[in-house]
Amino acid sequence: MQVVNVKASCSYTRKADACGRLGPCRAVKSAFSSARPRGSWSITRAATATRVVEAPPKTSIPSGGDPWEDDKWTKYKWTIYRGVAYDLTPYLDRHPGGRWLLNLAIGRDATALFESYHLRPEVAVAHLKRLPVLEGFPVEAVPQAPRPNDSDLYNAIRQRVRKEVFKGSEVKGAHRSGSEGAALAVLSYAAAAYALYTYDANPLTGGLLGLAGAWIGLTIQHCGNHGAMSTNPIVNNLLGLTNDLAGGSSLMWRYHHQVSHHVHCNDDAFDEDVFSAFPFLRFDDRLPRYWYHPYQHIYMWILFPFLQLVFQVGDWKALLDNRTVGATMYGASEFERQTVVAGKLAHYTLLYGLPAALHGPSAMLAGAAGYLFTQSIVLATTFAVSHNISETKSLDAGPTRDNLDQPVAERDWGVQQVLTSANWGGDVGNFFTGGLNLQIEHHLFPAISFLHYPAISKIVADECHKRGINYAHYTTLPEILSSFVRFMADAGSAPQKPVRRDGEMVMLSKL
Ligand code: HEM
Repeated sequence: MQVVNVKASCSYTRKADACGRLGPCRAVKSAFSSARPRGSWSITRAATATRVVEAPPKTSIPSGGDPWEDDKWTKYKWTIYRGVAYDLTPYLDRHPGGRWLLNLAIGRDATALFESYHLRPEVAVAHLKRLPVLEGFPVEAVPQAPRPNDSDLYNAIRQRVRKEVFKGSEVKGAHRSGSEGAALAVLSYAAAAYALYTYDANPLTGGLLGLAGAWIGLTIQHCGNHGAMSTNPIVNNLLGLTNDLAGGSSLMWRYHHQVSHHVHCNDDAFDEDVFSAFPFLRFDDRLPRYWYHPYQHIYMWILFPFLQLVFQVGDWKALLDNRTVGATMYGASEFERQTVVAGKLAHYTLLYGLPAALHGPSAMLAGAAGYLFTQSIVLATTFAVSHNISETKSLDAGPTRDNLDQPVAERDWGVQQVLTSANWGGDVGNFFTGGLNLQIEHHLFPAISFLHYPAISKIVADECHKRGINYAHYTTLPEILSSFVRFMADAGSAPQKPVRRDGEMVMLSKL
């Protein structure tokens, strides 16, 4: 293994994007060709000496022009599927999954989104092939997304899911049906908790409302924004917008969660869940280690209750920058951007304004604190356990590390989703977490209603078993929680490891 010495430029990282722009800054460019998200750290190849790279060996603007800057291309709503650029303009208002989901494909290689969202890919491909192809488009300037349909594992699982679980009824949208009752339960509980909160704002009623906020976050907004809660895209969109009422932003969430996290699960360069908490928390031993990280498994419990407040800052910043930490929002419409502002105002009015007017500022603050802390801690822990245990982010050499060490375009995407996710519990956990306890199935089929995950999990486990692929399943939440705490302790203490980029081993370093 050769270790070489490079210090990359921050100008490059300012424009790079998960599955989007390659960041072809004309002044100074990086020496590695994988796109990197904007973050607070840069790449330093583990070095005996360090040098600044000024030559742009692999990222120069191709002769076809700059797809994100040149009028020739920006006049189109372009996307790339398997090396071919298409103009989505004529399809925007005709997409059966809704325009708001199709927007995610604009300005990037959308192959992974496309192949992981359509249970009948042959139908979606037939529609795609009827769209205008952009001849002469500089496809090589756009980072290649993973290609789920190249995964033997994924194809085998999907085929069996269609045959054994849906038995052809996916034609009628059966895969997006079934969770209406769960949506009603969540909304009813949220309405009752809010009535109680406005009647008497205190830490207890705030905490009960916080549970509603977390349940919305895990279930109806999550599945709605994935297009999985209903056969009607408008219903999905509306359920997705409950994210805004609960204190998040459905628009930011779609880019952060769907474009960055889902497509690139646990990739240190593209999955913003890996690095967005850095330097406070070190979720990966490929990030630099600071003196306080060995204690992170203790102090993280003091940080987690503030997660919701961190969302507030992040959402406003993303709106101003037109990008989340890991993904640029090339396709976000003006209307979608306006819903962010409207949603924030509605949330602030409901959580702070109305109770302050009814009961005074002190009661409001006590109640709101109960809400924020409860919602944050439930969300932080349920999210974190799914991808941060030794099986899903191994600190030592092994299949997970081998998979992630491969270039994005060459990785087996199906295997990556299985190896980097972990399950816990059964049907009860499934109901209360909107299927997020069956994280492996959720990552393989984000657009399938979560009530089908228990049936799908049997097929996934079987196919993994046949191929000798590890399928991580914990019986209970406390079990996976303690594994998560152990992982955080280990990741906080582990020496920094280099990552592989273009065949070379490189170290990430703070700017
Ligand atoms: C890029 C071009 C795209 C085309 C041509 C396209 C086409 C289609 C078609 C034909 C369907 C109906 C499928 C069926 O009846 O089986 C559909 C459904 C759907 N699409 Fe797309 N789609 C595109 C991109 C996307 C993207 C980027 C997403 C998500 C981020 C997405 C999410 C969905 C969802 C959730 C459904 C409903 C689920 C389903 O029917 O399987 N689509 N799309």
